[in-house]
Amino acid sequence: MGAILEVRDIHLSFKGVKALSGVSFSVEEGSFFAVIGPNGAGKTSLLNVLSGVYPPSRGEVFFLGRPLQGLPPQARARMGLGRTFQGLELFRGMSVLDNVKLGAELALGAYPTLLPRAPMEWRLRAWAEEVLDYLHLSPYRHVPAGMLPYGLQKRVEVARALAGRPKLLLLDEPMAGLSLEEKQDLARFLLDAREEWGVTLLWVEHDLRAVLELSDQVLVLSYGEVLYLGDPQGVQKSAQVAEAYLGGGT
Ligand SMILES: Nc1ncnc2c1ncn2[C@@H]1O[C@H](COP(=O)(O)OP(=O)(O)OP(=O)(O)O)[C@@H](O)[C@H]1O
Repeated sequence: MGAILEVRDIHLSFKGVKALSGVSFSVEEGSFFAVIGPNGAGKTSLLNVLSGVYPPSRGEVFFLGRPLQGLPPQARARMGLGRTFQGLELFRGMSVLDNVKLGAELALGAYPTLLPRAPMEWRLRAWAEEVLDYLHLSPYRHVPAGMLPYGLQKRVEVARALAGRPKLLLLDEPMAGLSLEEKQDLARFLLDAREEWGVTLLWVEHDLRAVLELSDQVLVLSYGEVLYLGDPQGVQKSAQVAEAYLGGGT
């Protein structure tokens, strides 16, 4: 399989602060790709560049072989580039089902546009229900998302992103604040989604143990630069990573 994402020499600065500096890597289709690094290393900035929130000052990103330059987040989502956020971005007063259905609407590009409204609604709902069922969220479908415990809200956020039928899903610290059991559940759901729907996963995660266990490839950022790019085993062996990342107390 080829690369689904190619990132070439990305630079990004905020008023003189270099958030990203010469970052290049590619993500193989079907892989589980992790981005790690100490606080302020540029991980979220990288996700923001990939999803179209920030234009890079230099460099290029190719998704499915197509350049993404100038495309807003919504257009990227329609192409199959999905995302979850570090803080929860759910509509708290909306039911779990409606939140997930909203995610499914993002995939509308994949539906025939001439389809009358009612069958389209039905299809969207059926797909949202399927995703909820898949992530074991069906019992909560009518509960306002904001009323759920934090761990379940995180899962709803992943469900909403998956409902958009992403080919590549960017996840920003999906395990933050979860218990060990919730982390294990989420890991299983993510691996299943990859298997079942062919979703490639790129995640920013602080839980190093989970990263090393689950990921195929790891990119380590430090001060906006690539410190390491390779397999998870190499992360533990790299003295540079140990100093910058593990020694950094994160
Ligand atoms: N919108 C912004 N305005 C100004 N500076 C920013 C902005 N976003 C990020 N930065 C700066 O860019 C650098 C990288 O930040 P970023 O949030 O990408 O790091 P991170 O690796 O995601 O950190 P964390 O693990 O704490 O989430 C930091 O120095 C940060 O202060």
